[in-house]
Amino acid sequence: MTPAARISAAIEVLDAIRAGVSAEQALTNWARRSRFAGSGDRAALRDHVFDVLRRWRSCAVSGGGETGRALMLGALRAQGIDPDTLFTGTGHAPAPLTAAERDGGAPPEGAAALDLPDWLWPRFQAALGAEAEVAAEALRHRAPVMLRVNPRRGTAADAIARLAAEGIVAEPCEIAMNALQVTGGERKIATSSAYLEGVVELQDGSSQAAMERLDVAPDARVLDYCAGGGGKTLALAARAEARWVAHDAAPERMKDLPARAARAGVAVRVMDHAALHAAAPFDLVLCDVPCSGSGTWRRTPEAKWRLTPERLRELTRLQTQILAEASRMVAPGGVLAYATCSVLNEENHDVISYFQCKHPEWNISGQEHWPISRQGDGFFLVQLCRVNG
Ligand SMILES: C[S@@+](CC[C@H](N)C(=O)[O-])C[C@H]1O[C@@H](n2cnc3c(N)ncnc32)[C@H](O)[C@@H]1O
Repeated sequence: MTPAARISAAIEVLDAIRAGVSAEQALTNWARRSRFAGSGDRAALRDHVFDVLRRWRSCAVSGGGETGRALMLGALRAQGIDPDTLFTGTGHAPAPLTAAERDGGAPPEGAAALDLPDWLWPRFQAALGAEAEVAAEALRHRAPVMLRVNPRRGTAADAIARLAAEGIVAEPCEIAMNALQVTGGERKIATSSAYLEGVVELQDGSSQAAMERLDVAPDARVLDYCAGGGGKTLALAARAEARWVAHDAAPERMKDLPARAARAGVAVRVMDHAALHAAAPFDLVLCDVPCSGSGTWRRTPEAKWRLTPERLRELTRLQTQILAEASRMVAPGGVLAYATCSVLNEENHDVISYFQCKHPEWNISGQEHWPISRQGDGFFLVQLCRVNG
């Protein structure tokens, strides 16, 4: 496909997204009816679509509208590309610009230029102060591809060499002990032997760093209460010997965990609610709670535009409830860890303050947040201990 034909395809997919189809589904639908497209075309299309999703608002202002066509016009203008060079109408290129399109559009300002909904910008400022603009800007760009080396399967040097042999370029990063940043061959990771044999896992740098902060004593009983796919359990289990238990209110989310754990060389027991209560208490209970994901929106940009104040309130209610439930399963002298991949106070400090207000027997023993950076997403971690054990 020519560069212009890829722009036509992006316009089609963006129109489907506007009509309510999810980005992943819209891309899959397009690929099914476009068998002529090669993997390079599909990758380029995906990049166009996700670049616009991250910058939807500013693209709409620059492009003069919210149709797929206007959004792509805006995206090209933002990159300093003259749309007339691609909107030629020849072959599979988009139709030439109308006079109105050529004269339309304006430079985005304020929250539009930062690609945040108006209601969220003050919340970013409240949470991040002088760093708010940097964070919003970071969310307008692609996320780094980060790997975690599994020390049970080899050293970082081994992993880098194995990845290189399969055309994947990776280098160590200071954000976490076992973190690698991939700078080439990203699309080969999922089929590489290093990944399939558990030498590396895909995991953001900040999540890795946060898991390094949690002390796990030998033979400790550790519960990952919101385990999902089990990424956090596996990160902890890679560096410590303990008794690992994973739970999630949606057990289907953990369906790949036994296979992933086996691949990583660790044993994790998956438990439902009844089994958990019988097995409690635990020395460490981690609550990696459901959240807005505001620290990760460069990976999931649709979520940035979907979040509403009502949904944020629902999430904070759920976070508060999970923290209270989980606290009842912590052994005397144990640690309750609360984590989100959000940068918003409402989901971080406010949830902890409310919890402490209702449960004054819990003290903060450690607290850290990671900004949205070149090596990691926004992440927040608090550790709580009971007063007097
Ligand atoms: C942020 S995700 C967890 C991601 C996971 N820890 C990882 O590293 O891949 C939050 C998880 O919390 C689960 N969840 C939601 N409500 C819950 C509840 N009341 N109790 C336990 N888990 C819950 C969701 O199903 C979801 O899988």
